[in-house]
Amino acid sequence: MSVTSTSHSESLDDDSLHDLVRDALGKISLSANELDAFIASLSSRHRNVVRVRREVAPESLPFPTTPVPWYSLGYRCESTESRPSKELAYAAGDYYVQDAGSLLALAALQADHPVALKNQTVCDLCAAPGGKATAILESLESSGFLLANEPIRSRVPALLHNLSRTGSDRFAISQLDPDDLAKQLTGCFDVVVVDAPCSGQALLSRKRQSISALSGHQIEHSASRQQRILSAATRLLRPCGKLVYSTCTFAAAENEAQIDGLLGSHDFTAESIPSLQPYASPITPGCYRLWPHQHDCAGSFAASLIQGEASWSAKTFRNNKPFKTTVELDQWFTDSGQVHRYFGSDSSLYAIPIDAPVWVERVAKLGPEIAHRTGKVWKPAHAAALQRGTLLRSRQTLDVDHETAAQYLSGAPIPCPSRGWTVVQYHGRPLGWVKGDRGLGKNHLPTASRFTQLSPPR
Ligand SMILES: C[S@@+](CC[C@H](N)C(=O)[O-])C[C@H]1O[C@@H](n2cnc3c(N)ncnc32)[C@H](O)[C@@H]1O
Repeated sequence: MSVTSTSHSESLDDDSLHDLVRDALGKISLSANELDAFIASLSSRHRNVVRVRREVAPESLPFPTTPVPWYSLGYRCESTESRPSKELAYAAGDYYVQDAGSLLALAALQADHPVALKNQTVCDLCAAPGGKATAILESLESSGFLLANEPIRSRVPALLHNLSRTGSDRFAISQLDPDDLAKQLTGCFDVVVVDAPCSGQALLSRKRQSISALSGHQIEHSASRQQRILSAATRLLRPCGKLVYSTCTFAAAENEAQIDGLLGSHDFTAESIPSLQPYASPITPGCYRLWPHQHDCAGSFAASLIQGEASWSAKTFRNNKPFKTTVELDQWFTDSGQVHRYFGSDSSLYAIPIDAPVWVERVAKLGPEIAHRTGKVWKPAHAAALQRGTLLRSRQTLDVDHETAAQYLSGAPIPCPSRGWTVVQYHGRPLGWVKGDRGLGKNHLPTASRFTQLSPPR
């Protein structure tokens, strides 16, 4: 078997590949048979997995599934023919499609547990495109707050899009280097998640990574970046707070060695998670691994650490001067006063709950968009239509059937009896805005949110 680079046409013979993989794994040693199975699995694809919202019953999914053993909100499509991202249920936000491996970090965070993140202030330090952050937001429900940080600017739009799809308003996005963020918000978080940039060896199976992911140089480069990010993460955490670290790579230097480093240099204890014992790392207690040849996923690593008494004092902040907006929100929403704080730019207005942490406006670049300006005219934002379970209520809603929902999601106008801005809903799930006039609703769905080839109803 040979693994071929996606960027060059380089390929390795079996012996060289075995040596490369053995070196990449470092302290993790696999038997000869297991190494063969592992290498073979690096070029196989795995079945799609969906992570459902807590209120969505798996029986209601439009394709047959089986539960993912390590995360109670994860379901694997039984058939490789299922196309979960072509379903109306997906467009309506019932689930998120991700690799089963990425659910390991969420399991370490216990984000599927109804109260694990209640009232918690969480920082997702490496957040784009939002696979973990969306799960965290759904888990916070109507309490707590998420700061999703992503320093690479080009990756932020996808993060905002995905966070908005949750319908939550309990988040903000910062775009800072972790060290700068730690200087500004020392000791402010109950939970910090570091889903670190890594050599990405698990992505080989999805052809999103080249064989250079296994090289010593790439592993060393990633490991030293991870160390810097983790050092910032420890300073963001309050005393007794929780740090969850994860990667999608197999190299021990990027995984267990990072945890050993933290345990050796800081007052941390590795959390033993009973439900994850079947996936325990063979070399470091409190660390967990999924393997592509054993667990029908691309593979991943996760660990959860609890901080002892920190040696720094948490930053304190004065209340902000309230940001006054001149946008007339009352024309679209029944509530727009008292319960929100606003921030934004010339062309976007963001609204967060009034009880959000006082520091949000100091670091936030983006958040739950409530209105945006095109030319001289302010319009209600698509993200505001998607809110659910928040205190924002649109003045008008229109319930539609499957056929009209599909027509709307394709970007076409739909029949609309009311005049003006109206939120289109399918079985209570918001899809976006139309502007009604003389019986027809002009479609205001952003191009990025359109679905042109949805599966027919079953
Ligand atoms: C593995 S991905 C995160 C995936 C994300 N947590 C999710 O679940 O969808 C790592 C992210 O870290 C970002 N990143 C790169 N360098 C970074 C740094 N120095 N500090 C923090 N994040 C960084 C990358 O741009 C990338 O979006």
